[in-house]
Formats: sequence, C-alpha cells, structure tokens
Amino acid sequence: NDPEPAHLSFRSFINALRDDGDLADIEAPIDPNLQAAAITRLVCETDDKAPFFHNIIGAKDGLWRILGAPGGIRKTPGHQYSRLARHVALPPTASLHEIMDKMLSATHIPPIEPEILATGPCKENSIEGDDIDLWSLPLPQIHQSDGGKYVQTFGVHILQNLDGSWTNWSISRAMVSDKNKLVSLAANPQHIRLIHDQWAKEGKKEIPWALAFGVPPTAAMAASMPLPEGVSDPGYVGAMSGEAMKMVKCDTNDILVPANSEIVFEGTLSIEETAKEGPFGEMHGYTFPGKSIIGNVHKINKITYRNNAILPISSCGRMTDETHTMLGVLAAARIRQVCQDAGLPIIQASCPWFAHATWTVLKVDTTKLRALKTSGKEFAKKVGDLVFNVKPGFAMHRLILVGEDIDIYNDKDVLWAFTTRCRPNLDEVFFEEVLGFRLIPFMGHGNGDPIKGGKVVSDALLPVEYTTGQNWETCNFKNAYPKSVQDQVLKDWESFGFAKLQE
Ligand SMILES: Cc1cc2c3c(c1C)C(C)(C)C[C@H]1C[C@@H](c4ccccc4)[C@]4(C(=O)NC(=O)N=C4N2C[C@H](O)[C@H](O)[C@H](O)COP(=O)(O)O)N31
Ligand SMILES: [K+]
Repeated sequence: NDPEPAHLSFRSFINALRDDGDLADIEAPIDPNLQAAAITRLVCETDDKAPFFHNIIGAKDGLWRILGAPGGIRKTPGHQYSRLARHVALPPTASLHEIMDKMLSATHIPPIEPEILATGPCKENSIEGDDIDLWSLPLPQIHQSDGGKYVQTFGVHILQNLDGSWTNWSISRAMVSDKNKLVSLAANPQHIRLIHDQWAKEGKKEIPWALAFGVPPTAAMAASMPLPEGVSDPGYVGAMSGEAMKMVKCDTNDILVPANSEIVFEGTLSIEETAKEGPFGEMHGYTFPGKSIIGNVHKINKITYRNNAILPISSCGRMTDETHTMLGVLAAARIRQVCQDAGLPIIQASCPWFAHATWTVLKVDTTKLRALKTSGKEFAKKVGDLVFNVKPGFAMHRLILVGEDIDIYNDKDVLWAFTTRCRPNLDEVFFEEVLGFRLIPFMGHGNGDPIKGGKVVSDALLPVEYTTGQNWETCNFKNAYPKSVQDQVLKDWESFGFAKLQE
C-alpha cells in the first residue's frame, strides 16, 4: 500500500474503489487478447464495477495486472461519479459540476512545482535496450478490428517544449509497432503535435519522451484536460491538490515522471519516423476496419516498473467510458472557463454521454444575458466564434444554450429544452470555417471536408429569455400544482400502492 491518498497514488485509488464497493477483483486467468477489454467494455455499457484483473495470461516478472474502466460511472444512485471523484479527492457523492469545479480550481492560482525525489516505486524493476521486447508482454487487444495492440489507452505522455519551460501531460492512444516502438495519434491542435512541430522547426531529429502508466489519478485527469498552452500539468496539479507532485527523473533522459507510476516507458518521440496507425475503436463508437492513418513513432530505450505492476486500460467506444467522462467532461469544463474568462454569462457546462463528447451544453445566466440587450442570433454567434476557435472547443460540434431552469446534467432536461425551444435553422448559427474533428464519423467518413466546419450553436433560449425572462409555467408535477396539492399527493403516494419515489 502507498502512503499517498487515492488522488495521488494509483494503488491507493484502487484500494479506495474496493472500499467503495466499486471494484471487481478478478482472480480467474484472463486473456489480454480481447477478453480483458471485452469485460471492460460491458462494464462501461452497464455502469458496473471497475474490473481489476489479477491473473493476466502471459504475465511474467510482474508485467502486468490490468485495471479496466478507471474513469467509468456507476449506477449506484447518488454515487454515479464516485470513481471520478476519487481521482480528485472529492467525496463519492460529488456531482459532475463539483468535479469540474475542482479541475478548474487552479486556473488562476500560481503553480506548485513538483518535488524531485532521488528514486521511487517506479524504479523497482527495469528492462533496458535490446532486452526490451514488447511482443513478449501480455499486450491488450482492445477491439477485434483495431489495427494493432493498443497498449496505450490510459498512460500519460510526457514531453517538454524546446527550452523546457513547459511540461505537457496528455493521454493519446498508441499501438505497438515494433519490439521497442509505439506509434501514436496526435493531430493538430493537440499539444503533442504542437511540441513535435516546434522541435521539428528547430531541425531536431527526436524529442525526449516518457509514457507513464498508472500515474496519480489527478495527473490522469489533468492529462485528459485541454489546459492552456504553456501551462505545465505538474505545476497545475500541484496547485490543485495543494501539494507538490512527487516526481523522479527518467534514467535515460531528463523527463520527470510521477515517482509512484506503475510502469514507465522512457525514450524518444521521432520527428521524422512515422508508421501506419489505427484503425482504433473510437470514442464515438465506431471502428472503420482497415482504415489506418499516419502516426508518430516513439522509440523505447528503457522500461522501469513497480513490483506486480498494473496497466490501466480504457476500452473506449459507445457510452460510457473515459473518453466521455474525462475527455468530454474536462473539455466542457475548460469551455466554461474560456467563456467566463471572456466575460460571457455562462455558469455551467456539461457534456451529455448520449452525445459522445460532440455536444457541450452551456447554462446561461439570463439575468446577465438580458443586461447585454442582445439577440439570440448575435449571442449564439458570439459564443460560437469564441468556443470554436479555441482548443477546448476543437472536438465539440454542437453547443446548446439553455436557461437556469434546465439541469444540464440531466439528459431529459437537456433534450426537452433542445427539442422545444430551439427552432431548427432559425435559432441556430452554423460555423463552416472553423477547425473540425476528423474522428467524428460525419466528419472523417462523411460528405464534407473532414477537418473543417460542421459546427453549430443551437440556441435553446426562447426570445423572451433575452428580454423579460421566462413567461411560461412548466407542465410537470413540481410546477403545475400548488405546494399543498403536491404535499398531499406525496403523503398518499405509497399508501395508494405506488412505488417509493427516487430522490
Ligand atoms: C482520456 C482520453 C483522452 C484521449 C484519448 C483517450 C482517452 C482515454 C483514448 C482512450 C486513448 C482514445 C483517444 C481519443 C483521442 C482524441 C483525439 C483528439 C480529441 C479527442 C480525443 C485521444 C488520442 O488518441 N489522441 C489525442 O490527441 N487525444 C486523445 N484524447 C484526448 C486528449 O487527452 C485531450 O484532448 C487532452 O486535452 C490532450 O492534452 P493537451 O490538451 O494536448 O495538452 N485518445
Ligand atoms: K493535458
């Protein structure tokens, strides 16, 4: 057991899940080829416990056990987001809004720089140089039609810009392409791409790089979040958790990795060497078999790892997995922050699972909105011009604007507002000149330019909300009857034979 709390140690995090009754300890021998990911996939589709595979077929010398669905949601009422809450030291009853607030909490406070230790648990074992043979490890096959073994679906890539003033953490998939090589996907505008191009412009041949698996959960959350360019993740996470991240230096380069990482791949990201990457079962729920693209090659010079190391995996696809609960939610959080920093009256943002991280719902403070004396067309254009031209908005193709009466974390509320308050076309502002997200099937496999346009702001605020405020009564139990009638109905409810009401 690690001395650090759950948000600062992957092993403490797993123990916390077990204490929450949110972990399935599986001792049976499990095949890393499809079986582990298939179990994880069904867990994601049924919101069940995180699977912890203790007996992976082919594991040797402590490489490796597997944890699936680290960022999944639960069906337990009131605890749906406890696995995410454990990532950021919030109580298991925390709401998505509280989790997003916590992840934004260091936006305007100074970083707490990491503490560099001489050594740490991630140094307990190592494999170096020619002894590295990834093919001999129990590599997971995540989906049957993936173009390769995606060993990397939840590790954190660590890179620095040229002068080392910026350390970037990010999660980006990578499959094994050789005994000591990975090939990853990192396209514009992702920071791995930006840093790669910076080094390339200076004529460099390769970039010092590390990939850390089983990092402190807050680090995994920050890695999944589109922080502003130049904001170093370690310092941001330090400020968020109120204490310096404990890091150690890689043996074969100067990259710092979390000291208690489960597994660390040390090496270089090649500037020139590319390889076929994909296909991969995507966050939107599709694999296009045989369709590969060109990815960047990472060369591994050393592997260090803990005793009985644990590899985390994300078996992504249709809702609900880490690409929705972390990637989508944290992009929405940053979109809220960007809007607020620009002085727009946006008070909450959400990323409903059913939209597979392609929609962000924005709750508007309509009192402040009315003070702007603006129109729906004008406001929707203003929001879209901002959000669709900043990195956090890159993967989102629809923004929906709603008023205070909508609970944007409740799908029924969102769809009720969208279907009844937003007149198709007239109440929508379309954006065809902005950067588009190729991975969405209607883009990459659709009718138009795969990386340009296809975005819309749907205004689900009625015109009256821009002028004098809501002028309707909602026809539901809570709003269409006097309190005295509601109280009587609730008092009699179960005695009339109806089921106990959920809170
Ligand atoms: C949490 C999480 C995030 C992911 C991904 C995954 C998981 C689990 C897997 C399962 C591996 C699937 C693919 C999905 C895939 C993807 C690609 C582009 C956009 C969204 C997803 C991609 C990826 O392969 N490439 C990429 O560039 N960004 C990804 N993100 C988003 C980034 O982690 C996020 O954008 C961060 O903010 C990056 O940091 P940065 O802002 O650049 O410092 N992966
Ligand atoms: K990041």
